[in-house]
Amino acid sequence: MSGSSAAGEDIVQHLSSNSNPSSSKLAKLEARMAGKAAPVPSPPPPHHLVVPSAPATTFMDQEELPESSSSDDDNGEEFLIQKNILKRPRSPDGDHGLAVGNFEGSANEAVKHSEVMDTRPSIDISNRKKQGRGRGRGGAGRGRGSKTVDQTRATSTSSAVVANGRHDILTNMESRSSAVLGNDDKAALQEELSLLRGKVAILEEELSKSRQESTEYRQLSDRLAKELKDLKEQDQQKKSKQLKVLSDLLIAVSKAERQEARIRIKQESFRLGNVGVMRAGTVISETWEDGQAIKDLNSHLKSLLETKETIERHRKSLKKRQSDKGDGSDAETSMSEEDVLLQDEICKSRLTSIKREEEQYLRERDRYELEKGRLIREMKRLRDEDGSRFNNFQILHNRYALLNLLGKGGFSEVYKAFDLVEYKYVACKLHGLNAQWSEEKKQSYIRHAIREYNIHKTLVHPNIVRLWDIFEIDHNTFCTVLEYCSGTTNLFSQRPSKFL
Ligand SMILES: Nc1ncnc2c1ncn2[C@@H]1O[C@H](COP(=O)(O)OP(=O)(O)OP(=O)(O)O)[C@@H](O)[C@H]1O
Repeated sequence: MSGSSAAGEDIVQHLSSNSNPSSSKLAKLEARMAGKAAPVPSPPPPHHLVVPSAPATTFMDQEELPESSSSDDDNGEEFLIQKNILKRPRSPDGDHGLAVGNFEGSANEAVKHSEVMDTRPSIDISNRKKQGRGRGRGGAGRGRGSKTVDQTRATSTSSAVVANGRHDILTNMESRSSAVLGNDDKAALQEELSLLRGKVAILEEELSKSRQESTEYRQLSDRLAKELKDLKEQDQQKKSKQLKVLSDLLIAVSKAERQEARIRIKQESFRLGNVGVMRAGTVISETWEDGQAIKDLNSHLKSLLETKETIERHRKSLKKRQSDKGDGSDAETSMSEEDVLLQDEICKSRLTSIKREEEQYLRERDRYELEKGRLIREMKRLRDEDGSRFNNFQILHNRYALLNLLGKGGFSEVYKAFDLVEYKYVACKLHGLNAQWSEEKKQSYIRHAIREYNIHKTLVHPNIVRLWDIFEIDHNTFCTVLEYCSGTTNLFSQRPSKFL
């Protein structure tokens, strides 16, 4: 306590000795406050009058008093009460209260707590003014944020007063004394302060709203992210389901096609012919046996040929009879010339019709031969398909669903396939290297295939199949993916195949 009162005296001395313009005002105000304490309107004694009962309180109020005290002399007390009422609603700040409380305790124990609270704006203002002076005019040209920061700084300055003791208090008081400004400035600052408080309250409200909104948005975004993830998973599941359904369908269709192809082969074999096994001693060989339709056709042709020969023979005999009649050797049995001519005409016309019929049969036989050739190729295809290691509807490269065999080349098998990414039919050419080949031969084959691939992929022409892709299947097999040419699998398709 003694330390605190000493501090109060120091403050007073300091204020008394302060030579800046505000100190004269301060003295004036002190005088006025002294008058308030003792209603006798005698001029207040200079320095020592500050010492009595409530100098600190007076001093605190002095800061908040209007600068032109001469006009307020009459109602100074009323003004002070008003000030207290105005400032009381402010929310108490522990740091401020503590800082000022220490000071006031040292100056006057009788100062009430409410008055201590009243002093806070003064500290705020003095700090603000001090800071304002340091950087130019306080609120002018600075944003809300900086004002709020100013307030914070003021608070921290007050805290520093407590922390650093007497010297800090003096410094603070010094700054406050130098911060005594005119009425207008003070009123403006008050106004600004209340404005800022209002703004701070609004900002705090907005901030809490924003925080709440941000929490809501974060929750919403989390929920949306989860929903998105679920949707993606669902989408993925749906896609894999779709692919499964699609490949199942494709497989079912391919199986049906395979079955249909075999049934048709049987029917056509009966009509056009089949491969039979011939055994000659120990040697077993395959021979072609014509089908019923070709057999019938051949027998028709044979009978036509026989008929033709008969007619030809008859014509010859007619001509012979005619020549015999001219010799007179067999006059009674000989036919009249007219009859011979008539018979010859009949033979000629029959021969012409037989020739026409024969030509028709021959054309039909050519057609049968063509069908027979296709049948033989289809039979070979089915046999190759049955013997292929890729005939079990594999999915290559996670993309190409192998279906039915289209054909077999020198070193390759070509499968019809469905591209599960591009959703289109393609032809997968599976190049198989002979396992018996030397490594050198294999490398040579691969080199040639890659060269072919590099040339082929650059070719774009309506009459050239496009080459889409190439990938390795295993050490001895790789695949090139080609544009699919339809019509190659349908054995009896009306459309001519470019491969036939
Ligand atoms: N793009 C395609 N679309 C439909 N079918 C095809 C396609 N490519 C090939 N084929 C079928 O595969 C069969 C064999 O193919 P290709 O003629 O290319 O083999 P190759 O050239 O003899 O083989 P290799 O290159 O191994 O010597 C053809 O006869 C044809 O039926």
